[in-house]
Amino acid sequence: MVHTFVSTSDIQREHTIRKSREEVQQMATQAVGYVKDHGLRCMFSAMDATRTDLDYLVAIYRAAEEAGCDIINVPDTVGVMSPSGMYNLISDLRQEISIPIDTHCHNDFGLAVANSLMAIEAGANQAQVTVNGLGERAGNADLAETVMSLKSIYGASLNINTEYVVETARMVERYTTVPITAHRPVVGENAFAHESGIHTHGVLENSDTFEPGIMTPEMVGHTRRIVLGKHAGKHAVRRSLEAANLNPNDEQLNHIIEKVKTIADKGKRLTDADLYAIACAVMHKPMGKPAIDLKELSVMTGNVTTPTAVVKALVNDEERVLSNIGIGPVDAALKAVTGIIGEHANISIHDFRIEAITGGSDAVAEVIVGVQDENGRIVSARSASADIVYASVEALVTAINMLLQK
Ligand SMILES: CC(C)C(=O)C(=O)O
Repeated sequence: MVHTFVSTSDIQREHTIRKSREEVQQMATQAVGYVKDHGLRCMFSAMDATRTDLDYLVAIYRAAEEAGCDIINVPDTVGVMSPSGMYNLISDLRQEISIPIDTHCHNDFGLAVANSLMAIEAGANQAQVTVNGLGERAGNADLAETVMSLKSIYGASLNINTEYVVETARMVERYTTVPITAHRPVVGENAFAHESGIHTHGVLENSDTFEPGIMTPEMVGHTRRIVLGKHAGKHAVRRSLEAANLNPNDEQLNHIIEKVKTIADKGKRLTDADLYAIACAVMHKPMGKPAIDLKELSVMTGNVTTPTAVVKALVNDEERVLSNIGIGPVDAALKAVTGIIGEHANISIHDFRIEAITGGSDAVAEVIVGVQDENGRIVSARSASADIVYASVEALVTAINMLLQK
């Protein structure tokens, strides 16, 4: 399909292309005619439609339809529509135009998804969306939010494998380096995370108590998480410890929770490894013998060298050495570690983040790694070091050891 467009609002016509309404209409029909003469499908957009005089907008869309256009697009170019305004506009256009209607909503006021949904309610046939809402300025209607609203709230049947929504968002995040905020709907890290006592208690009994229910983490390829933070409640802490075969009595549990809250109050993210270490200390329980005892790590990298890492470790008391290559030294080192665990190789890295704690080239990096086994059990651990590769490997080894002990 060829998508052709021209500015139709007075502000854009007069200050960008400097054409009269008549000239713009002629340009539109000529462009549509040209596309159709070449045997192609054609979409026509009146750019800045939502700030265009309604009678003129109807006239230009009608002219495009008469020129053979297959579908018209209604862009809210600067994101100024209200949801009810969008509903009314599309309803009006629906009366005048018989070909399908598409929308293109920008997010300047955070209304792009709401406006797209209202357009569809009013009779639009499709909506343009972008992965992670990326687009000019504040972006466009987000794919995950629009798709999941249509599917779960409106009950629409869509030809979309929604279980790849999170994976797609994360892939685009990696390629574009535009981070997804933690609280972003559907795909954000916290979209299915629960922290406060009341919420976690409810969710542990029945996840629908504090989740939409009509949209589950499984539907979008996400995972439900219980966060142990400053609002942590007894149920969540006890459940996490029980999963690691730690059964504190009530007094010990209160003590553990106190310590968890003290750490979280300082703004620290508590990993599973932190929790187990606290619990073992409070319960005077020795931490189990780790399955992996890292002995040596060496890494080679550079602009003419394929990043390579060699890891030597005792795995259940047996000495193993393994090297691997990666796209960078951290990647190579983590691959070498995950390779060295051999029979436990069904453990994969679920989450990896590096945070520089201090500034400067001698910054201490804090790394948090989450690992997952084939049963979906996830354990996270942290490490901090001035050597980013070492911190990554140490956090990974701790997380794997904890998971194996679980
Ligand atoms: C060309 C149209 C669809 C556009 O990108 C906009 O108006 O934002």
